[in-house]
Amino acid sequence: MNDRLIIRGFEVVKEALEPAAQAAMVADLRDIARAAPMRSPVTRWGKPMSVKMTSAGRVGWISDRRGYRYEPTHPDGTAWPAIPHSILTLWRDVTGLEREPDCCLINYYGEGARMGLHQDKDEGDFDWPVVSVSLGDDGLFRMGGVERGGSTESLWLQSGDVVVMGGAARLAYHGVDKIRFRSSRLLPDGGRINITLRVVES
Ligand SMILES: O=C(O)CCC(=O)C(=O)O
Ligand SMILES: [Fe+2]
Repeated sequence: MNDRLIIRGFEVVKEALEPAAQAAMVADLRDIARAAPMRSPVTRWGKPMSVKMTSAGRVGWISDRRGYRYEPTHPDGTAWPAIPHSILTLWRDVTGLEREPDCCLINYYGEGARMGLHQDKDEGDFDWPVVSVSLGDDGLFRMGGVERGGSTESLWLQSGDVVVMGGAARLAYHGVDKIRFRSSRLLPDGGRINITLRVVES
């Protein structure tokens, strides 16, 4: 694993995945999206999100008019696919933890998609880190502190980069301002995939 860069408590591992490992992970993610199709969620206020999402694992993250939460099934009623070994191995390599994540949330950013500043706080125990993996196009990742409205710092994440949000950064605000559409050739139709691995229940 490459050196870790620490920015405001966020641990950034540049080029954690080499190109062949990125391609293998994308193939695994395509299998997941076939079994549990990507959807464009709405917020509880009914505003459509610009990313498309699906999940793997024991539970998946859902947003709809009832709010944000984890659910044991896809909105179509089927169980979420298992988290692939390629992804569990990366989790273990990066965190050194025996405990496996319960959820692998998969976000797809097409041209113009973004994700507003938010905290990941729908999980039951914030002692476990969240691990985020970037695949495909570059994404401008914004990192803040635990208070809304504080100062932030941004970094372009590239395909194969991993970010660990643990410790003080576990509840820090973060978001993706924009992507550089077609900056990578990993996905034939362009776009960026981000996966986040979360322990949901302690
Ligand atoms: O796309 C990213 O890099 C971050 C995604 C994220 O923050 C989330 O899914 O909660
Ligand atoms: Fe997040």
